[in-house]
Amino acid sequence: MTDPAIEATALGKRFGRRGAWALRDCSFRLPAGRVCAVVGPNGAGKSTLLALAAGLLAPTEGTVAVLGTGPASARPRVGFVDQDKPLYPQLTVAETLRMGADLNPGRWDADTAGRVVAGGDLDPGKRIRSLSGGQRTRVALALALGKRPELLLLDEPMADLDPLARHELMGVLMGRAAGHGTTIVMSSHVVAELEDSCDHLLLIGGGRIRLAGEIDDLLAAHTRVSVPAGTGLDPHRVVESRATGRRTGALIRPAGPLPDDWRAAAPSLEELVLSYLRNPEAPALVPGPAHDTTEAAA
Ligand SMILES: Nc1ncnc2c1ncn2[C@@H]1O[C@H](COP(=O)(O)OP(=O)(O)OP(=O)(O)O)[C@@H](O)[C@H]1O
Repeated sequence: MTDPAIEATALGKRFGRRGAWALRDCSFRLPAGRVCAVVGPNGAGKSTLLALAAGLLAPTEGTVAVLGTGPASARPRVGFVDQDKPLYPQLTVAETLRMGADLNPGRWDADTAGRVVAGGDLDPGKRIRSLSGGQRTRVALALALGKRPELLLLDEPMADLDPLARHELMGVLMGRAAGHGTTIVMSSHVVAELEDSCDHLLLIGGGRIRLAGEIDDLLAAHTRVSVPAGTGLDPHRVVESRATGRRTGALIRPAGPLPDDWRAAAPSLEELVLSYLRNPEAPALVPGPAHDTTEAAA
C-alpha cells in the first residue's frame, strides 16, 4: 500500500513554553495523490501545520510523517511555498531558476519551471527585489514545481495573483496532480475557488481539526434542511440553525432518516465551510484513532 502523503498523530505546536497552542491534538491522514484544501479563520493554525509538514518547525507534541518518513528526510521530495515566498532578492529570475536546477540535480524540471515563469511575461534578467508580490509568487511556484515534488505544500498560493494568473496557475497545479499523481496541500481563504479543484478538506479552527476527509464524504454526511419554526432537530447533530420567519433553516449531520415533511437539500462546499466557520462550537467531524471518519465529542 502507498504511504499516506501526510499522517499526523496528536500533533501539537506551541510557540514558547508559556505561549498558547497554535495547533493541538491534530490527527489526520491524507492519502497520496489528493488535492487537499486547508481552510480556517485567521490564526487557526494553517501555516503552522504546513510548516510542521515541511519540517521548518518541530512539533511540541505528537508526530507528523511525510511520504512515509520524517519531514526532514522527505524534504527533497517536497515543494513548499510559504506566505512570505523567501527568495534571494539580489538574484535575477534566470539566476533563481538556475539555483533551483543546481539544488535539485537529476530531478529539475526546467520545462515546467520555465513555462510557469514565461506565463507571467517575466523578464528573466529582472531582479527578484524589483518584482511585484504576484510575480514573486510565480517564481516561487516555478521553483517548487521544478523540483518534481511528490508533495506540494502551498500556503495561500493564490492570495496575491490576479484572476487570470490564478486561473492559469491553478490549471498548472491541477495538471501536475492529474498527470503525475502529485499530492497538493493548499491553504486558502477563497473557498469557492477550491470547490472544483480539491478532493480532500482539512478545516482548522482554534488550532484543532474540525473537519477532515474526502470532500464528497463530508458533503454526504451533511444536509441542509428547512423546517417549520419551533420544530425540534434532535437527534440530529446541528452545525448551524437560523430562524427565517416561519421556518428554520439548518445545516445538520443526520443521525437517521429525516421526516418526510422536512425540506432537505445537499449543501455546497462553500455552505458547509461557512457554516462551520460561523459556528466555532459546532461538533467536529474528524478521523478516529483507526482513521475512520467518526463523530468526535462536541
Ligand atoms: N512564530 C510564532 N511565534 C508565536 N506565535 C506564533 C508564531 N507563528 C504563529 N503563531 C501563532 O499561532 C497561531 C496560528 O498561527 P498560523 O499562522 O498558523 O495561523 P493561520 O491559520 O495560518 O492564519 P492566517 O489565515 O492569518 O494566515 C496564531 O495564534 C499565531 O499568532
